[in-house]
Amino acid sequence: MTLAKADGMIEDGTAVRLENVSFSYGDAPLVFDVGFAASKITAVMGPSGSGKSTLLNLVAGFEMPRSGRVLIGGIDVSAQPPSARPVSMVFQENNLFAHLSVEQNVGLGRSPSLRLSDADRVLIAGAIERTGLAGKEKRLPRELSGGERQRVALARVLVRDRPVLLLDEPFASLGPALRDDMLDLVAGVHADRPMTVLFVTHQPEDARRIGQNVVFLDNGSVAATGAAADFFAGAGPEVFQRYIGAGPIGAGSQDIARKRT
Ligand SMILES: Nc1ncnc2c1ncn2[C@@H]1O[C@H](COP(=O)(O)OP(=O)(O)OP(=O)(O)O)[C@@H](O)[C@H]1O
Repeated sequence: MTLAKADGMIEDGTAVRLENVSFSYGDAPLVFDVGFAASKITAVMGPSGSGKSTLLNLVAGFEMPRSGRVLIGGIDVSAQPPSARPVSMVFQENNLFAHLSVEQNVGLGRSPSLRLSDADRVLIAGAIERTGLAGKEKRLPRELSGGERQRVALARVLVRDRPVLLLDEPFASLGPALRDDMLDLVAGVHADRPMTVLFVTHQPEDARRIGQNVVFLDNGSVAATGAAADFFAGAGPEVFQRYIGAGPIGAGSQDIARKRT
């Protein structure tokens, strides 16, 4: 089922660009100069501490660049607070309010005060059905499985209807079979509504399953970008092959841009 679009919402995905964005928590600076194609799912990969969550937080506005610009759909959002940015984010856990029911948690995507119109309620019911939660509307988060809680977070993304979706290892704590179900749900939702998705994962098979592009980070900057098919066909850069345990490889693909920063 395709959910009805709310008035005034952006129909298509929107490109995301970090233009020479520098950021630092302390000593070591992180510098990102990279684009994410509109309406595609890009897997953001890299070793622990390479800067994946920081990159997403810069796009969401939870962190502010020291220099450089964050552009969404060509518009400089660097000075905008998170609530003003056309972005939704799903974390590994703690996405839900513990004292609110499934339908209320989803409803927050329409109205932070839960003042909901009849049209909102129709959208919320549609999102709950689309994410396989029909019949569980009145449950509290503690009465759901880990996978169901992440489905609620995805349903809220659907009713928020922002063109950019940031997924920070959302299924990392789920078992492999359940993770595959959730990835298929993300892919299905994306087929209905092609948001620009930045998907942080440590799992190569997850990136391969739904990723169209890959952005690979190493040590606080972008080490390589390209089509997922090239990365997983063995044509990815050596640093990526080493990361996924595939060993050294020969000449790289023309389509993969190596960054020297
Ligand atoms: N709040 C913070 N205060 C200080 N340093 C931080 C903070 N958050 C992250 N860092 C540091 O910034 C760097 C990048 O961290 P980040 O969380 O973005 O990496 P990551 O690639 O998402 O790692 P992981 O895969 O382990 O989640 C790391 O060196 C980390 O220790």
